[in-house]
Amino acid sequence: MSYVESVLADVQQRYPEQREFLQALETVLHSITPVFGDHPEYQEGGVLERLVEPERIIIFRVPWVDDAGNVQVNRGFRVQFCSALGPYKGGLRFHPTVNLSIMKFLSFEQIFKNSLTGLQLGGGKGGSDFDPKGKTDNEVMRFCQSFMTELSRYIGPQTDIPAGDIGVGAREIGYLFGQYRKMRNEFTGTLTGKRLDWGGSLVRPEATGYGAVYFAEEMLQGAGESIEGKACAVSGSGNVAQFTLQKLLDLGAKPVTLSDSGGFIYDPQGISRERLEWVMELKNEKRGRIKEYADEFGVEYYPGQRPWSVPCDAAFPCATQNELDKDDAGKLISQGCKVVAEGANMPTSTEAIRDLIAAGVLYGPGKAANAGGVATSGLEMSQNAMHLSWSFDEVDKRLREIMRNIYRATAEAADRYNAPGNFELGANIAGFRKVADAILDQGVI
Ligand SMILES: NC(=O)C1=CN([C@@H]2O[C@H](COP(=O)(O)OP(=O)(O)OC[C@H]3O[C@@H](n4cnc5c(N)ncnc54)[C@H](OP(=O)(O)O)[C@@H]3O)[C@@H](O)[C@H]2O)C=CC1
Ligand SMILES: O=C(O)CCC(=O)C(=O)O
Repeated sequence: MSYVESVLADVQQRYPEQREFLQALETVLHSITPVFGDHPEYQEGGVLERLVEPERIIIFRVPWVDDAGNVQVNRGFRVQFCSALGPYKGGLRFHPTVNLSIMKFLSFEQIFKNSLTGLQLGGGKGGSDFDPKGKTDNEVMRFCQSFMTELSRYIGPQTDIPAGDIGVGAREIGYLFGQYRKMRNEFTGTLTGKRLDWGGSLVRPEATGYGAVYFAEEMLQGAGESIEGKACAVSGSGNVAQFTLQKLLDLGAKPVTLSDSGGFIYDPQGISRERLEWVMELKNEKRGRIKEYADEFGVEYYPGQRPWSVPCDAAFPCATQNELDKDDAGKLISQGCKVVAEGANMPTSTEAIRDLIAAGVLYGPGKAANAGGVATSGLEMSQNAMHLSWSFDEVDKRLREIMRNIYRATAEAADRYNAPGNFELGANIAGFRKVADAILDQGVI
């Protein structure tokens, strides 16, 4: 058994129930296996054994009172996985499916994603099994306050800087920031994704979606093509999906689908800017369902289905993990889909990734393609530390540059390890090398 296989087997034996974490771990370890041939010092220094175990996991009770006066209790998490490259950084997810396995997979992925950004950011992630859907603003506020009362003990501008993820947008970040400020009596950049007036950065709301399209454009340009004129299937209809659509429209592409957990809509003429604005109001203010788009604009709604069966040249999974499986990959390949860029974290199953790459589809893994969000959070932290704000164009220019650098680092690592065009392998290796070197440099701690 090789070194990598023995570390993997040990984790599998210790945490057999952590399905999503093991899925993420297996993918990364499989990709980085060739690196250990060139770098025996990683094995000698026990880098992998240290990297697969989080530095710290905090699990806590979150009691709150609903509008009817009943006491509710949820579970809160923060997985502080690795701080070798900087303070822990990663979002908070509020969704009923949240559990330790999902927190660990997201936090583990964040280590390599943050490394790829080139910024000084460690990897962390957190959240709760609280479901904001159907809750009033006051209920969400009371939940956020209780969550932050406990979390505030473990975070800080030099320690751990949370942000948003599924179910955590500007409203939740506001309530979390307010409570952090009160508990710690400090106004610092300890959360990112803040509103502009109180410390946020221009482009942070747009950054993950814009970055995913920039990354897709880089992959296409590398193959002598462009996103312009391409029909694009997009899943989700939240933050990442909305701004993926906006950038696709800016670059002359034709987005044709959106989805939520109820199903997807297909608008074969292309979702226009006006219709996208309507979706933003539906989702961000009225908190409605995507089915209402079909009712409003007279297009087809497919309940309980995912959008990968429609004719498309490009696919942007922007909802959640494991939302694109082997069958879906087969459909995309048979329609001639050229590029899959992941706005979401681990949306594509392991078998589907294998099939896409084998079929020559340009596959941009989330840790590279959706790194624009956390990178712009890093830019928000820089602006907070300097007590100034950059213009929209300045931040967007930096985001564009960071995405280009991630593409280059990823493509170069893939070439170097004899797998040209395999951006999955390239992203895992390029992300891992920096973290591994930092772990060795800093001694056994
Ligand atoms: N926000 C960010 O900056 C970043 C986000 N990501 C990733 O992007 C993805 C989307 O996040 P974001 O847009 O912020 O979250 P939002 O909460 O804004 O939107 C999530 C969207 O995904 C859908 N969704 C969630 N869970 C499921 C499910 N189990 N099945 C089908 N659809 C589902 C939601 O539908 P419904 O409303 O019905 O639940 C909603 O349309 C996540 O994977 C996240 O980790 C990655 C990098 C940064
Ligand atoms: O902006 C951030 O810090 C976190 C973004 C995030 O959670 C992610 O990249 O998955």
